[in-house]
Amino acid sequence: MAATLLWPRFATETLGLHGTVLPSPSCSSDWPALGRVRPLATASIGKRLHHLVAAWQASVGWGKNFQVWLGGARWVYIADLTDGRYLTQRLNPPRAPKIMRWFGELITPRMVFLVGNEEHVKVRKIAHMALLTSATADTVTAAVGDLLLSGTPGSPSGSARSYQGKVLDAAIAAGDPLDLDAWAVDVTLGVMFRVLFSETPPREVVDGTRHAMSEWIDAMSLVTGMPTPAVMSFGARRRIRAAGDWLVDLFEAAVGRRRAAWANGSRPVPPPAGAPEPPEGLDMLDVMLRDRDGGGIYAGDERRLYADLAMYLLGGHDTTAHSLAFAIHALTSHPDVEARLLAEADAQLPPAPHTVTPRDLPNLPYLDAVWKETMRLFPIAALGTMRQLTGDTKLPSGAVLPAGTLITMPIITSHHNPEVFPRPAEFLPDRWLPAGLGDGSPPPPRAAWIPFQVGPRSCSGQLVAVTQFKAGLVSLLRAYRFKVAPPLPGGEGVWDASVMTLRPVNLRVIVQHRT
Ligand code: HEM
Repeated sequence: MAATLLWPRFATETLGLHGTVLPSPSCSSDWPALGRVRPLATASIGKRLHHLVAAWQASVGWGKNFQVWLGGARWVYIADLTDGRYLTQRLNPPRAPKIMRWFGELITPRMVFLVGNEEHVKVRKIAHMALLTSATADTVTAAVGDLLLSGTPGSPSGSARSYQGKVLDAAIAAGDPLDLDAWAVDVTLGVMFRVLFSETPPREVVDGTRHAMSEWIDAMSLVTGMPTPAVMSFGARRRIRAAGDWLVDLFEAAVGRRRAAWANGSRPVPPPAGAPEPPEGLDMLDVMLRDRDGGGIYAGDERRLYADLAMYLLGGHDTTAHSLAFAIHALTSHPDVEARLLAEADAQLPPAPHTVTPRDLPNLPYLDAVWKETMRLFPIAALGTMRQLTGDTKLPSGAVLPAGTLITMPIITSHHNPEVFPRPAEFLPDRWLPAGLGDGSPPPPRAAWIPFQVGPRSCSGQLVAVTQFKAGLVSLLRAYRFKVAPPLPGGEGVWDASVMTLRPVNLRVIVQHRT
């Protein structure tokens, strides 16, 4: 133990305490655990951890697993795709409880992200009834149409302008720069309220939710942004708890409205849990309450239900918002790509304004290439999540890792591997077309594109995310032109990462009507 804490490399390499020795990124100090403190602290404070991990990867070789010593623990970064698949799909170790436990601070640790595999399967099955059906995709595209197109001249729904639409209209009328990412977050929160609760939230509810969510993310970043589990300050903990209480009140009120709607017949009561046919068209509240009323996993544990609702709301809104903002940013400097997207949309879709439907999407292959390239270049969950081995493990590559080893499978190092994706720093949607980049190279292997990770703990919201992104991007581009405005003083660049998500910062755009 003392050897591990004081000189972990000695403990691993000489005493052989930690299984196979993997290459370590170069380090200026003989005491690797200490030698990494400065670059890590700098990267964490500057929210550039993803860059540091990518630099480590480049120094040991792309596609090679490596290890880093931090705070007396060995962190293993898995870049070998076969090892990664084995770990995520077959072994499926749970998320590292100490590192990820800050998720549980919001409402309760008994939540989808943190529970063991047996419970996890049950929770996920319930959620997928609301997230993975064709009715869900319809809900998402209808919500996108309502939020972005309603109230515009010729709009198909003809209903009132959403407040997200009004914010956009006001920025256009005044010629003021719009904080694109913040606005996109409001849009995706609107979509997620429809997916989870079938409700359109008033502005103050979206503002409050956004605030509660960012309190949570920011406070988590303070600790898990550092790669060692540090101590969360009392103040940070209090802020998270207050945010959790706010969300619990919000969810309680939604449950009350749902029960009233069932009672007065304005919304059909879902068939009881265990009905032979899996129900279609139920939202998240329906499926969770149905499980609880049927004595399932949520029975008698209100906070667990609320914690999972918070997880879906968190996972479902800022991720997709950032991907939309990154895509629009990339298109502003790639007018050829934008023109091709618009030409495809005009050829395949009814004239704008048109509410995109899930049936439209397979006819838009170039949009699909833009989606894949955006997610490749800007992998929103850049570092993935941390897992911890529960037993001694032999990987397909032959490395043996003992129980307790912390594992990360960084998405960014797979997506930026120049041996798999030539010119990795460039935004090149064409690489995903059958002819690849046109230089005779085939399109990249799908196995290297892992924005949602794979396996039983991969992202539950993939259908919601891709539908939201595609419907949102094509609707926005057909209606508006975007031009990047100068950043506010002191802000530069568009890459930044809180611990969980890569996001564009200080991205301000001037928006104009396209026609
Ligand atoms: C561009 C959008 C998104 C990206 C890049 C993304 C990425 C990810 C990644 C990498 C994971 C972790 C997988 C792992 O630990 O191996 C994850 C988990 C998760 N995501 Fe997403 N996500 C996105 C959108 C969404 C949406 C729209 C929802 C909800 C509707 C969602 C809900 C979740 C949930 C609940 C989990 C935990 C899954 C589990 O433990 O079973 N995500 N996501």
